[in-house]
Amino acid sequence: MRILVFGAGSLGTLVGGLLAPVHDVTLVARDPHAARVSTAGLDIVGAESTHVSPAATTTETGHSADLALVTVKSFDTAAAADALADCDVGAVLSIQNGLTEEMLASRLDAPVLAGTATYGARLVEPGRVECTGVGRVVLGALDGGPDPLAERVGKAFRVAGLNTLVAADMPRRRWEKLAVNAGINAVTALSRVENGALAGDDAHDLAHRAARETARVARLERVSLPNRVAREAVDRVVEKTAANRSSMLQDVEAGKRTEVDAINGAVVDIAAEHGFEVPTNRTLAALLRAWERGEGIR
Ligand SMILES: NC(=O)C1=CN([C@@H]2O[C@H](COP(=O)(O)OP(=O)(O)OC[C@H]3O[C@@H](n4cnc5c(N)ncnc54)[C@H](OP(=O)(O)O)[C@@H]3O)[C@@H](O)[C@H]2O)C=CC1
Ligand SMILES: CC(C)(CO)C(=O)C(=O)O
Repeated sequence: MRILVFGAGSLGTLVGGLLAPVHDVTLVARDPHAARVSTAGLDIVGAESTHVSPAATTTETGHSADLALVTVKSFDTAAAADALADCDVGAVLSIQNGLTEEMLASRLDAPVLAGTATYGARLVEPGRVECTGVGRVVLGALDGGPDPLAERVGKAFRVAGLNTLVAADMPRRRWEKLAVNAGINAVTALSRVENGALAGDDAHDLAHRAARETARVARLERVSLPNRVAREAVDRVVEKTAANRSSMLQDVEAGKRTEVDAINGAVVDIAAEHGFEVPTNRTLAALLRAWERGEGIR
């Protein structure tokens, strides 16, 4: 399969690199990373370890591929979609955090698959990515149900050795992940603690409230996600990733823009479309945006 990885930073470089031994992979990345991969190849270190040689470029348009894998941060999704509109791609798959697939689908003619990733990735230096945890890619039809295209992409990922599940219930899975991110990411970023520190703390209750509100909005969107399931998902992730510093906490610590708009902000916006209030998500989003507007982003 010809796979174009659009936005090969940490996650895109890891997943693209793992696909490269079996598929024809091109990383669309920034220099000096793109130049380094083009000339010296890519080292994958950590929980996965190999040296591979995908193509890499900074050119964003004019590509032809069977699949475009979108791995830019959520706030760069519109720009990625505009660039992909000038490519010839058979299908698009996002494995970003936050609700981004709708934007891709509204701007692109190619079919858009929904995805989530729990692999951990960190771009250590140009040409070198660390796999900080072997997770799983879950993908499927954006509106749910069986999907031959998702099956083909899932098979291509599995053939390359990626732990991949093709799921017929992506709407519920996306909203469950959103509930987890709305709770854990925002609360850990604002309180500057690792995920495990939420267990049994008042902040845990705050994370639960954000997740419960998200589940309620999911149900308004006709996605079956009981409050209890969202709460338990938060507890499970807090326990399983206790030592993690959430991606939003890492962004805050690095003085980088966060993905608040596609996470808590998206919950607020979609709730508003239903005339529903989500005070916890609204408060968390307002605090994070205040940080971003103020001294936050360097
Ligand atoms: N890292 C991880 O372990 C995981 C990440 N995710 C999700 O995956 C997504 C990506 O995360 P992550 O990989 O960490 O983020 P990164 O910032 O490391 O990677 C995104 C990359 O895309 C680049 N980029 C943006 N626009 C373009 C463009 N037009 N052309 C070329 N390159 C571009 C960025 O460059 P620049 O910064 O210069 O704009 C950056 O290098 C996020 O939604 C995140 O939440 C999900 C699970 C795990
Ligand atoms: C699951 C979790 C909360 C793990 O840290 C995550 O997705 C993130 O940090 O973005």
